[in-house]
Amino acid sequence: MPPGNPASNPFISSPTYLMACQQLRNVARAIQLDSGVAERLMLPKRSQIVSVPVRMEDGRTEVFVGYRVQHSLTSGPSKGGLRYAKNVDLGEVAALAMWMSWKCGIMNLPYGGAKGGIAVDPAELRGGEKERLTRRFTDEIQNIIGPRVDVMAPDMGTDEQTMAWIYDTYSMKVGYACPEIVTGKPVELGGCVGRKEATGRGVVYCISEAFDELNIKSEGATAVVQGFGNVGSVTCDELVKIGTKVVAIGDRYGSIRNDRGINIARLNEYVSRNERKTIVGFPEAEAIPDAELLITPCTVLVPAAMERVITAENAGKLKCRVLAEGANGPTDPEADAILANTDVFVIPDILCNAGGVTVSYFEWVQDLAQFMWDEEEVNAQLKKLMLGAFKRVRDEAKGRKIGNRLAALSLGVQKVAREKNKRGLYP
Ligand SMILES: NC(=O)C1=CN([C@@H]2O[C@H](COP(=O)(O)OP(=O)(O)OC[C@H]3O[C@@H](n4cnc5c(N)ncnc54)[C@H](OP(=O)(O)O)[C@@H]3O)[C@@H](O)[C@H]2O)C=CC1
Ligand SMILES: O=C(O)CCC(=O)C(=O)O
Repeated sequence: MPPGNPASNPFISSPTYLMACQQLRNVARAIQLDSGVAERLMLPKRSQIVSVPVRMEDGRTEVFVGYRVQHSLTSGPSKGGLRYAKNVDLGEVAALAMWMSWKCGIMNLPYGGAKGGIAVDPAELRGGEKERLTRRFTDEIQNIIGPRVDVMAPDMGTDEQTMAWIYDTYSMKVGYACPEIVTGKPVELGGCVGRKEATGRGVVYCISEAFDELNIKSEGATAVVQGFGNVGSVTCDELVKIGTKVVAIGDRYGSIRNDRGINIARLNEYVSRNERKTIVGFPEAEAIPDAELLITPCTVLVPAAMERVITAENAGKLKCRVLAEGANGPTDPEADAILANTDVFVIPDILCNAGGVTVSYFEWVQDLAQFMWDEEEVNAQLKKLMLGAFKRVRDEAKGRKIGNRLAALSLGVQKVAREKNKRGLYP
């Protein structure tokens, strides 16, 4: 149970928040974390809920609910994405913010964790509605963001264009161009080359490391990917580059399979041309039921869509050798316990998908210094940091004879706790 009186904890109705708290409790026990520090880390530092009125294309005003949660400000400004999804709520955003803290901790980035969300289905927005929603949300949370306070980035349902609107809205308020207010912007506006691809690229660096350790050849290996948005589609592109066949993919409209390997270049073209931007109906693959996707036999399974899709119900049925978590929180603690008794090699989310925030950090540094790097340098630094983090997690796991998830969480939580202790408790 999270600390405090359940009746007064506004996050507690979210199963995703409860999952993040349960993970933290497990780690706290394993590393004998001071209980006062553990309690503090279970509750975010600051949360803001805002109403976001938007003039819709038909002339009505619709009011959306938006959230920004800053889990920790101990290690620097808080950092994390902004999500547009129909059912997003305060607790889910708080969990995602907590995971950002551990992720930045593992990567040694000078940030605390944050996340934002607006409860809206972006696919239902028309004309200028998404832009007006984004600009009004930026206005509403303006008092708690800033280049040295809290820096947003894309997550589910948002992209480079969304970040450009935030940049523009914030810059108009402060009266000068302030690219360092967001990362994941278009390159023309001070974005970093390679940021769009960074998360998927990082996922595949981790997969390659796991394959090396397990003596698996990437040529001849097969992959199943859930999600064909930013993370899923780039992961597919990068898997093809290392010779791995993607045999099944799913998005929210359905799932497809082709055991000879899905042609990703042609699938990208198909998706960009259809109105719903879906993989469904791709002529070179057969449709399969969604429930079959995650249990399709493969060398590596990459959930790259949403939380809590691997549960006690399906964990024992996975037929992969490596589980590479592109999404945040795809595996719940009950599933984790089941996987611990199998030979599935788990690359946990806070390590596996850390490439995005890592290149966001490069972008922020470049914007602050007003000095841009080239793509070669960005990719070389990304690879160096990802492989370094992968090795730290594996050394911790082997040294303590624990799973990769507990090892990764231990490193992330310990880094934040150490810094908290050093700064001391203000009376
Ligand atoms: N973007 C980034 O840099 C980072 C993202 N992440 C995490 O990666 C995950 C994906 O994010 P991102 O790729 O940016 O998001 P996108 O919005 O670009 O893509 C999300 C994908 O998930 C699919 N999806 C949505 N709902 C379902 C569902 N019910 N079943 C199956 N698929 C579904 C979407 O399908 P459709 O298009 O049909 O809606 C889409 O293909 C999230 O967990 C995010 O937090 C983690 C680190 C960094
Ligand atoms: O790039 C960033 O700042 C954060 C990306 C993100 O939201 C995540 O890693 O979950």
